[in-house]
Amino acid sequence: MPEARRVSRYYDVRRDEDGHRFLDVNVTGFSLLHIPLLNKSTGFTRQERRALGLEGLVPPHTSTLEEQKERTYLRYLQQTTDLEKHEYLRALQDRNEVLFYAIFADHLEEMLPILYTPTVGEAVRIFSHIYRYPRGLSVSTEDIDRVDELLENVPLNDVRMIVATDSSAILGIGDQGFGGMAISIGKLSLYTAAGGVGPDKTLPVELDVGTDRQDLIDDPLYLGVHHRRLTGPEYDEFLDRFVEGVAARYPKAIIQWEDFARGTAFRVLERYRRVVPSFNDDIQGTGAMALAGLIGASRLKGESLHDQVFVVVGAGAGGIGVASAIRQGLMRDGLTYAEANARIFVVDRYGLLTHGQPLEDHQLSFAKHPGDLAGWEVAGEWPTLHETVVNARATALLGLTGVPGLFRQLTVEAMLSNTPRPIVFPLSNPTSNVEAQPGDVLRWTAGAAIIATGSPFPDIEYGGRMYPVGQGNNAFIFPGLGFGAVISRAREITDGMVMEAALTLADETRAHGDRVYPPISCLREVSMRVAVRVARRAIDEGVCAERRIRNLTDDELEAFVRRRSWVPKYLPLRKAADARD
Ligand SMILES: O=C([O-])CC(=O)C(=O)O
Ligand SMILES: [Mg+2]
Repeated sequence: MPEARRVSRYYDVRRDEDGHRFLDVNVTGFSLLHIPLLNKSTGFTRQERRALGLEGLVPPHTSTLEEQKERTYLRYLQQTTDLEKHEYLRALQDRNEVLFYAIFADHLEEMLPILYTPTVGEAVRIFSHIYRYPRGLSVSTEDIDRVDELLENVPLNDVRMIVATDSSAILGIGDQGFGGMAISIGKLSLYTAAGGVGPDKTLPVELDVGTDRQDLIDDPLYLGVHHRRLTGPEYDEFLDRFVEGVAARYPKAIIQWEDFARGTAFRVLERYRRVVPSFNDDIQGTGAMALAGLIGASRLKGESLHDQVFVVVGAGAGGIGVASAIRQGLMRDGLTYAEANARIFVVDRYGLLTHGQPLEDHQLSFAKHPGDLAGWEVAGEWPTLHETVVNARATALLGLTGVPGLFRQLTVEAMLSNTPRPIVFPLSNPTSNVEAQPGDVLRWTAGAAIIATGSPFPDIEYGGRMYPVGQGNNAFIFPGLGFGAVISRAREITDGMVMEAALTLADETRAHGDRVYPPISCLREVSMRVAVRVARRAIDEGVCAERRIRNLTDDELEAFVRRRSWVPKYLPLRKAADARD
């Protein structure tokens, strides 16, 4: 029998004499029914029930996975609010992961807004009040000194993908303290549903360094540590300990840094991206997603990326990530660094980023010099958003501010003097934080605008025509980027790999006519293609540690990726020699 792959404290994945996989489990009876990665509930066969001590503990009828899906989905439909649906699905995930992913796969488009943005935003806000089951790893200021022991308590032995947040800037809704755990869980469920990373290879992490939200600290039901956030060297020390712990216990793991505030997001990424393979989803994932959409939108206009003039509003992780991705995209088109910069205008709280303002390091390369603005008509000290759009002759406007309603009619209308088809992407999440309602943007521009949002919006009817609103969410990037990195065991996630993800998404969009992003129903297929091309890029750039794929042809690589992608189906369970109840 081939060597077992010991993926969990509770089971090995083995192959039988015919080469079929089964799970060799060392836990039986009632305990087994409470391990969501193993529990089939009513789906255990007669033989399994007998061999594993489950008889009498589950109802007599053995359900097929199809029957279980039907029962569970009907009950799901009876939940009345989106939050109830979210809680229902999360509870299912914590009971029976195969069934959860089987249902999620069947209803991906319907359930994405429930498990992910926007509903996950609600779940984050009230996480301490709806908490039920343990999932993932909580590391706090109380126990960071013993992070190695904490990691040993995680029953998984071969974690490959980690999403870690310090919850300082969740979506567009700011500091959420311990509640950010819901984001790490939600993102990883997409890694499995869209990216094909097995659920037993994923670990959501909440880095609880405190919260600056007094209302949370004062709430006796709040589940995080009740003190203000660590800052400065203490914060860095906390993250160092965490990264060292992960590298020791899970040397093959990739870390996705998620929803770090602007003051730390860039520093954390640069500090660790060469220590452990890691990327920041809000900087790089959002950047790649936006670049792909802008390439698609330019094509719909019959133009190129370098024909556009970009105004990016918001200079945090998302805004600077998007501006950086646009600059890389323009340089790839042949523009020099200076030529690319001259087409990008980043606006933040003081107005257009300009030298003389209090600027953060990551903003500096986008700040304009007063000389750059010769001939501009500006009323105050620094150009406002509206003045920037008018004077720069913007053709593309992107929002990453978290400020609802920030794009005003006057400003969007003004873009029509610069281009017949303005590109308007109000990208902030969740839905309640969007910079403009897509229907308004379409009306203000008499149907001419090319629109995409971060959270899902229904198609809009305007002038007797239906307009799809593209969902420009980093969900089109991170599952494939991460899976490609996992497959190639990338030593580092390079800028080239992130760019490849963006270009793949742009290529995949081309098949969808007048859309700037593919429909969500294509998410899994798009993610597979992103993964294949990211893995290829890792090989080409010499960061691929997975020897088995280095010499594969493109077709062979694609077949390898598809074979390795996890699908929700029950594997037979057998009792291991050392099993205990
Ligand atoms: O989670 C999402 O929908 C996209 C994202 O990373 C964010 O908005 O922070
Ligand atoms: Mg995020």
